[in-house]
Amino acid sequence: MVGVPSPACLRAKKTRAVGIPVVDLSLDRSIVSELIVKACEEYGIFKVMNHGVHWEIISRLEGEGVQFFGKPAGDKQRAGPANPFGYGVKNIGLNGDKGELEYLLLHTNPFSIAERSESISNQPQNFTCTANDYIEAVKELASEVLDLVAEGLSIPDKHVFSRQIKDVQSDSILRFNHYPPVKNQDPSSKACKETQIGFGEHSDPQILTILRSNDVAGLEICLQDDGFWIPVPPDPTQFYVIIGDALRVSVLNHLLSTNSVICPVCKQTTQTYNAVLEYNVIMASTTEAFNPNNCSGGIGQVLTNGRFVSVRHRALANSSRNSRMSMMYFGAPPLNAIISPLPQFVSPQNPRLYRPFTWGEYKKAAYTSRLGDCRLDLFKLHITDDTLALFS
Ligand SMILES: O=C(O)CCC(=O)C(=O)O
Ligand SMILES: [Fe+2]
Repeated sequence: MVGVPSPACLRAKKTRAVGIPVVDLSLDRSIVSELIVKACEEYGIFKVMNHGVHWEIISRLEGEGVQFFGKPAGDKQRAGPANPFGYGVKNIGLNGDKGELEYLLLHTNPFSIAERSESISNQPQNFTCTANDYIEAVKELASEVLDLVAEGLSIPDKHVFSRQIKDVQSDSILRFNHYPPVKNQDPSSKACKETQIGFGEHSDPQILTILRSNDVAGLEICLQDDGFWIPVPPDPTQFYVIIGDALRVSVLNHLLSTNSVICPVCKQTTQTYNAVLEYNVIMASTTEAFNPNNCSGGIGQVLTNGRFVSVRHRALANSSRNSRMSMMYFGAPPLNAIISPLPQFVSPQNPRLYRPFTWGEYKKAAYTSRLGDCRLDLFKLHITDDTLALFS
């Protein structure tokens, strides 16, 4: 398994300003599902407004986080070390990743929350209740987004993704990250900004992440290989949705193997669009078959940039005077769930790109690799020229 320093962690990239898509969930459902699919293709992250999660639920959990991180170090250590659950400082995982943060990682199972709450709070029942309310609310939001993804992709079983995170055995996680102001940081020093990392570059392994932070900046995304980091402006009243690797794999294969799809831009059912669907680029780089003239309305743009991205992101060390705190719900399937295209979508023309794997296997790969490593590569199937010739 991967044991060397991850090149991704060492890469220095420039920053540029780009608007992250915003999706208003109160709009007409068919519009929302289309916007979400487009955002998943082009960014792998989007902000949701009118999300339906009550402010009280958010602010109560934020209050619990502030209270916990405000405790003396010795008291916080009672909830640690993170193995992987519990309280951790600076060390992220067990493979040498470090960042300028402290964190609290919890399994979302209510029994697990109740047990952990004893070492987290002086009023464990309050903590348990607050965390459970928040988890239920963001799980609902995540499920709604996943149903909209399925609808936007014209997948007949619209609960195919949300069912996974609603399962009682779901392996979903709640994480608090606290980035205290980093003192000896000279904000005018470029080198300093590039090396002082709060949470290193990575993609989230789960299905999707619902992220909320206070109003202190720090989160950045990196789109494709253009070498630029894009700041994600904090917005305490809204949530960011981040696409995870597990969804990328499922959708990649769904799309590759559907025989005809409605082009999201021109609304025509088209084989051509399907044949190349830019998602291919992720693994196979086969765009030749696409003819943009067959499709009006800007599909070329979609094809150039569009893919279902499990976006790479990071958090910079906090150069502000105030602390940054983020809360992430990582929606995951049960450990024994198989991450793979549905069998009816696989054919000789559309072979599997990865061997099927369980969420448990993938999680193990994540825990035994560096934060920035591309763990999906470990599951890639190597399709030889001979195999392809059989189908040509
Ligand atoms: O704290 C943040 O803003 C991002 C952290 C993150 O990406 C993660 O915990 O996976
Ligand atoms: Fe993340």
